[in-house]
Amino acid sequence: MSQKTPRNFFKPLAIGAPEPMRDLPVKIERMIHFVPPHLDKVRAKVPDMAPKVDVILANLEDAIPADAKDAARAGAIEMANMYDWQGKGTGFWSRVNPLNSPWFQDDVSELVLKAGHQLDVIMLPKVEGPWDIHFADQYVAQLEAKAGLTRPILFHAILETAQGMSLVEEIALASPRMQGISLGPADLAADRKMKTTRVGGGHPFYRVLEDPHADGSERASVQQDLWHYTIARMVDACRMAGINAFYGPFGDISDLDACEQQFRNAFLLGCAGAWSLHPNQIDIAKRVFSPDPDEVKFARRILEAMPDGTGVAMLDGKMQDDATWKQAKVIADLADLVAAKDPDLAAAYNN
Ligand SMILES: C[C@H](C(=O)SCCNC(=O)CCNC(=O)[C@H](O)C(C)(C)COP(=O)(O)OP(=O)(O)OC[C@H]1O[C@@H](n2cnc3c(N)ncnc32)[C@H](O)[C@@H]1OP(=O)(O)O)[C@@H](O)C(=O)O
Ligand SMILES: [Mg+2]
Repeated sequence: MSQKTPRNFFKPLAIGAPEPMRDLPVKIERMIHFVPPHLDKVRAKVPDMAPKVDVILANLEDAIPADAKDAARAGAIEMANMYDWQGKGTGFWSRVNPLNSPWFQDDVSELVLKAGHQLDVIMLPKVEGPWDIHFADQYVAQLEAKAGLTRPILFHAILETAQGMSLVEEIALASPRMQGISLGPADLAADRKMKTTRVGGGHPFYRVLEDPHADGSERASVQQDLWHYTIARMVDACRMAGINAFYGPFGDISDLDACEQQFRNAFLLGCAGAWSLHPNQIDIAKRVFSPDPDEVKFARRILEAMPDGTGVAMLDGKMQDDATWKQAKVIADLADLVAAKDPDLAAAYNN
């Protein structure tokens, strides 16, 4: 497989384009909140919502009707100017239409040329392989040069095709712009020919049955996680590339408990955040993707017990060593980031 040399990997792909980042900005992105930019009533909520979430995403793709794509794009550009995104620290992202769609070129060119100074991340849907990232990378570099941007716009890929799944490691490594990858459970289920119409979560048919009983009594069965392999492989690909993995949408808006469980599974498997499709999912993501106060306190005890991160210690009957020190560091560092943005959790972590 042809690879760029390490030195060329970080070269701008257009004369005048900003230098690609060698280190990603360290941010909390517990929820990526989707906004339909063409709906005036929802778009008007952005200035009020922005301080309460980690990321606002102007969605131009699925869920935006074909005859509203131009209005959504114009709404996204309006959203870029509705809040001081770079100054106040809430991420401003946009999900553009697929690279083979009639809307991709206008989405990307108008966003970069008219909103590039405020835009942090372009979310690329239905990514099939590293070639999609390479194409978008150079195209955006040309536009950044034309717009005179001084900070590169990052990419976030959605893992939602079978081919993309089989190449997820190469996608994660395809550009210095890569900031993260989200699972897209609906498109991926369709492409895999999974027999479910649900958007994330479990399915009552996906179970394991215990062995038959001698007395013929009913055999217990337990529902299993449809997404375990997919999320775990996505996490490995992302962490190998030094980027973050995210759980995507949970479509059953009315089932808050199942949404929380799906988010919690993703958090425990290493995901940094999830999409919130509706206001009632924002606090769930905030609660789940912020480390638990008791876990934070225990993690800080591990770090205190082994100041240089080596050796062995016993805490509450549990063996701690170099490896658990690293696990504790993940939780403690995340807690520091969350505490800087969330005074309630800062108090919970320090009382
Ligand atoms: C499948 C994967 C995807 O593509 S997921 C991403 C695409 N889908 C979306 O972006 C959906 C975004 N959400 C919505 O459009 C709406 O939430 C809804 C249509 C699901 C429900 O809207 P509605 O019926 O209006 O809900 P409520 O009446 O309960 O609304 C109460 C209140 O909240 C306001 N509202 C609704 N949604 C939002 C929002 N996203 N942000 C801010 N405010 C919102 C609504 O206007 C009401 O306000 P009011 O009280 O002032 O009237 C795919 O990629 C894959 O998996 O492959
Ligand atoms: Mg999708």
